Amino acid sequence: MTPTLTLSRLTKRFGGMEALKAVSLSLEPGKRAALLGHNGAGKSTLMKIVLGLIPFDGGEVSVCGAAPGSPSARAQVAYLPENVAFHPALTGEEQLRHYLALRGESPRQAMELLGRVGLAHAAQRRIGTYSKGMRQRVGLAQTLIGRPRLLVLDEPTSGLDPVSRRDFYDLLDGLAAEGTAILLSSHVLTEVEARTDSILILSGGQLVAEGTLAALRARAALPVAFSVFPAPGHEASLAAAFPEAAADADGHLRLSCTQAEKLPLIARIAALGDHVADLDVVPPSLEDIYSHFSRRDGQ
Ligand SMILES: Nc1ncnc2c1ncn2[C@@H]1O[C@H](COP(=O)(O)OP(=O)(O)OP(=O)(O)O)[C@@H](O)[C@H]1O
Repeated sequence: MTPTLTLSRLTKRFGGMEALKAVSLSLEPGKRAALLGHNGAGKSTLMKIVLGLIPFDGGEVSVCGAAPGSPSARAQVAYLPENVAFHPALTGEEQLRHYLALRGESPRQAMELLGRVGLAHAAQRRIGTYSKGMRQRVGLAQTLIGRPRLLVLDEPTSGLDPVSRRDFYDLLDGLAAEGTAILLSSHVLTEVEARTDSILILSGGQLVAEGTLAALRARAALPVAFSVFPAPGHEASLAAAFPEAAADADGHLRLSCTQAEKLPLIARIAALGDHVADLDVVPPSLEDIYSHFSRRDGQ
């Protein structure tokens, strides 16, 4: 499949500072990639280059088969900034009609677009009365004008409550299922973990990790944590069986091991039979994996 977005050894300098250092990545149609990184890691710079807003110094960028910023690329890419600002006195429908007219599209599509993002019921209300989640939906409706093949979303769920976040990702899932490629930045690692296909970690302008969460987890080889819950009356025998474990205030035993030691440890626990009431195996979280990769550059 031809990727929707390809960066090949992309380099960007601001004066003497290298904001992006030979970054290579590709994003296929229908895939959702999360761009993670500390403040100043280069996420916005990368997005601005993809959108054709700023030039780059080295490497190659292909956006839907065209140069970034070219008329062909611009027609196929849409952008949602972190803080979307709309005219508070306009209704949702009026705002969408305005954007459609600016893009040379029929304003009659406004209601269909608002319907797609679940805002048909509020189309006649002034945007000034919308919640933050509703305004983000107006922003998403605006990005859908012209059926873009690539969506670039800068922290699209920042400031949204958990339910609005989930709803927003549901909308993105639907767009991805139709073949739209989605590149989004986020600082909320839990939602990224569950709702994207691949993770890109930028650190100091370098792409230090790229892949599915499972692949990054395997590469990071971080310890796996275990919580073992003794059956009533077997607390002492369990503690004796696992002298390396730490017991918490509730008498649960905490253990950790490498990925390779996981199955032998589970076998040791299972051998204790009904002395064990329950067992939780907690793999490293995305936060652990993110810290592992982004710290490698000393950030
Ligand atoms: N126009 C500019 N002139 C000079 N330096 C810049 C410019 N734009 C960005 N930088 C620098 O490039 C580096 C990357 O910045 P960028 O805004 O891409 O980071 P980011 O990952 O988006 O950070 P944040 O999460 O804070 O938005 C930073 O060191 C920043 O100071």
